[in-house]
Amino acid sequence: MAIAFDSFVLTAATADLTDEARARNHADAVEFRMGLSNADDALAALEAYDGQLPVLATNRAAWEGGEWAGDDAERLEVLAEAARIDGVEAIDVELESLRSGAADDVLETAREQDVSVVASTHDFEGTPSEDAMIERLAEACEYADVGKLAVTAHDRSDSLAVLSATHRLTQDGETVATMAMGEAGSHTRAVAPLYGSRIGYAPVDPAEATAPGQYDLATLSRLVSDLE
Ligand SMILES: O=C1C[C@@](O)(C(=O)O)C[C@@H](O)[C@@H]1O
Repeated sequence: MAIAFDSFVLTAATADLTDEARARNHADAVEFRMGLSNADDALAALEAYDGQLPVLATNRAAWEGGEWAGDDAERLEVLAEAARIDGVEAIDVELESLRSGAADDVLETAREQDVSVVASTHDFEGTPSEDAMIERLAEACEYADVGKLAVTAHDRSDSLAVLSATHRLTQDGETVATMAMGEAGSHTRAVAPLYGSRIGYAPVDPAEATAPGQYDLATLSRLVSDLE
């Protein structure tokens, strides 16, 4: 089964799948950050998973701000293994890995297993121009079911540019997920769904945030439903 992403998917981001029980009431899916444990433990946790929420598996490379500092081919093989496990209904693949062809096998496995693919890209320094963001997201959408971009906002104009890029792509019929990291961008996490963003990430426990500026799950759930 694949997560459809045809409407907003509130995703509890965690390195511990047992969080699902606490996330269930608020979230639509769980993002399992595999790289936070070792690969064998992460795959074993997925095999043992018997929660209700579908899993989006992410094995983020260190070069994209993640935890996996080892061999990149191995990282993608582990992700392909994850895509074969029941309960995993989406995987996150870095746009750079899709671009270079390194993720071709993972992509093929995802298609065979009917698992959705989120092509993701981050900017940990700042917010590119609106046109540059649109270009990057449109490229991500060519490879995957969802094109995702997380940038770093330093001020309100950055946040506005992210929302505008989201709106324009959504109007064009693309499926995107966007958010601005950092304090100046926090509100985009609540507002971006109104402009078409299909994924929001939040930790169950505020102390376990997977990115700067995230709201905790209960808060984001409340904000999104109050605004819709
Ligand atoms: O790529 C993303 C987006 C994110 O960085 C965020 O800003 O919410 C959180 C990560 O867990 C996820 O993999």
